[in-house]
Amino acid sequence: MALIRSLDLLDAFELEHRQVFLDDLRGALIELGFFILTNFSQYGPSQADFDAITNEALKFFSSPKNVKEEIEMINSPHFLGYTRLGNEITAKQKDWREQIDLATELPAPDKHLPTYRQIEGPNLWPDAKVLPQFRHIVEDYIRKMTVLSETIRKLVACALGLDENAFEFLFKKNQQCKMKLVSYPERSASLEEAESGQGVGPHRDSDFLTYIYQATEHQNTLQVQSYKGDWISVGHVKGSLVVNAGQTLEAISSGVCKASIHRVNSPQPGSGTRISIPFFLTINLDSYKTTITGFSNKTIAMKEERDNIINEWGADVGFQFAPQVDKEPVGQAVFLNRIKAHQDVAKRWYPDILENVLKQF
Ligand SMILES: O=C(O)CCC(=O)C(=O)O
Ligand SMILES: [Fe+2]
Repeated sequence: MALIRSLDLLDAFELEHRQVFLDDLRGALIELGFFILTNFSQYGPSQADFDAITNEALKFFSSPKNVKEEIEMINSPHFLGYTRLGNEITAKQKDWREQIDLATELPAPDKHLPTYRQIEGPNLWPDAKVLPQFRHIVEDYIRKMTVLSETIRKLVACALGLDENAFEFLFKKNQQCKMKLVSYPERSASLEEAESGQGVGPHRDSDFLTYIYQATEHQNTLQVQSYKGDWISVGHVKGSLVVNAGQTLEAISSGVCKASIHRVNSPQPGSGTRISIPFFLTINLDSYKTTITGFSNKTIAMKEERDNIINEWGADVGFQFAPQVDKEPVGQAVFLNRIKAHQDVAKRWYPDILENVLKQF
């Protein structure tokens, strides 16, 4: 059974450990698309930052219903805001989680821009009288995670045998990054009808790289599917981040990196609510015809070896839109996946597009 590698970021900046770090990073990206990152506080959030954002998440989820419902995502054409339990659909089933989608604060895009640009825009912030620290702590977290993700994407380029700046043209100056605070209730002992045990169903992320902070200590909830088809539980390592590749990285690397399929099982009865905080690094949504070339021979050989294994791979994640950078801007697929996941929001703001999307799966 494949193991999830753990990478210590400090190794990347120590001469005698750097090559091993890069080899491990390449292995992790090509062989599984998932890894655990440790020792990064010098380059990103510290444990105090994680504690602060976790605390805001707990306060948000336990705040009165009306505080959450007045910022429901249905009020946002940018797919930002609160989603109540069971209101998101993955692999054709309801996800048993509630969450708030947040992003780098940006103005609403001009109406004349392509529709997919509407996934950028202003946040719906909870009432500051109820949660006075919330906005400040979220913005600070986004800032620190953005810096960390800039460091990591350069190391990813090096690991694949590219110049460290090979990906930089894909990112805008004020690049929108997204994040979520997510709460997964534990399963009740007598399984209720609404629960299928699906916290979030099997899916691939649409972005470049995702960084998940597992704020509670559940061990067997987040799972990744190996390219041989088995589900591997991602354990909880205190103070670590789980990093995974998304479909945008897969598209711009011509499949060298693959977006791994992952899911979250609802926590077992008695194990309490699971809180997680994923951060999504997206690229300029207008990126088009931007496939990267020049990977090292070692990288290509590993990709080919993996692709032979994938021939036996049989995961069913249902239909997902995948970016096709040679045919259309990357934002198009990212936008259509939002339409598919949040159909109530799509029905209000993009009814014609929703109708078309529903015909495709
Ligand atoms: O909650 C997690 O650990 C992962 C969530 C996830 O995969 C997602 O929201 O895309
Ligand atoms: Fe995901």
